[in-house]
Amino acid sequence: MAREEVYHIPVMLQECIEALEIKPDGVYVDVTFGGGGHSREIMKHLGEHGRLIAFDQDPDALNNIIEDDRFLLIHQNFKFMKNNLRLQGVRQVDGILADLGVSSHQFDDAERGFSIRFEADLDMRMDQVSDLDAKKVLNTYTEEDLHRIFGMYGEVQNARSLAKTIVTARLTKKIETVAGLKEVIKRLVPKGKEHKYHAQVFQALRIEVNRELEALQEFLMQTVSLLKPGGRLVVMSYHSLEDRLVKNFMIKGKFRGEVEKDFFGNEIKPFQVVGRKAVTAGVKELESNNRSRSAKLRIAEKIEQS
Ligand SMILES: C[S@@+](CC[C@H](N)C(=O)[O-])C[C@H]1O[C@@H](n2cnc3c(N)ncnc32)[C@H](O)[C@@H]1O
Repeated sequence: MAREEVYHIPVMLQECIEALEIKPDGVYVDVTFGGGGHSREIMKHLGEHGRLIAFDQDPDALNNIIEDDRFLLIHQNFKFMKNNLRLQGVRQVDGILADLGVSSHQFDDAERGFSIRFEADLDMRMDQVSDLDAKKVLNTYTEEDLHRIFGMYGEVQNARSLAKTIVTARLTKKIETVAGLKEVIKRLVPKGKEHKYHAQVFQALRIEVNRELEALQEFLMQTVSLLKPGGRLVVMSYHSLEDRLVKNFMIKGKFRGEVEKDFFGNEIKPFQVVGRKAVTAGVKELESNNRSRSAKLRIAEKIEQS
């Protein structure tokens, strides 16, 4: 099997491609390259003059590069998308795809510390040169910050007690490994819901370590000026916090509050939402790919005047 086939099975591949409405000569951006499953399919729809520029902040994704003159992979956080495209002489594009979160490869690589299944160092960085990892969060953040992170990013029920337990435990011993963290928090885990609880705690840490919600907001804001009128924004998210940001942004052009109106009361918004609600995976895909279960795909089209 080719490396990219085991690296990550692309979720809702056909749905994403249809949503992009690819023009053979268009310029497209895939900001979450990963194993390149979506990128490879986009390339199949491009003609001689089409272009695809992809981003990934994980150096490991560079091993999956597509050898093609029409393709470029940039090793950067997608929050720097606009400046990097400008450096490549690209000011406007026909479509942007984001498939958020981590790849199966990142989850399955025990040493990266993303998964509760393996004993490993608590790392969780997608970008391995960043100086913030999960150990640093657990051992240096204040009790208030830990409480906020577990409550907001993990929706952990007993976030306050969890934060207190961690801060108390680290006075005697640093929390450095997956097993170490599980041991410290074991009294707080609801019986019969161990997996869910651990998954929520890990999700919260991962979001904080990678500053995922900040990066998503910065990225979304850049899509407004980058997309040509009629250009498509296609975003797939895997948890409600991300999906809420994407949904609000596509409907209102902002993350909170009401849609802006002009002097005459006309709504000023950059996008027209495509489809009544988020697209989810079909029965067949749900059966064959576990990761597709929580995926929500949202599509918007850039409106002419903005
Ligand atoms: C769900 S995977 C994408 C899988 C890809 N669509 C495929 O078919 O293989 C998400 C990828 O996006 C990358 N990523 C996540 N957040 C990022 C960010 N802020 N900037 C750049 N890359 C990011 C991760 O490193 C990971 O490789």
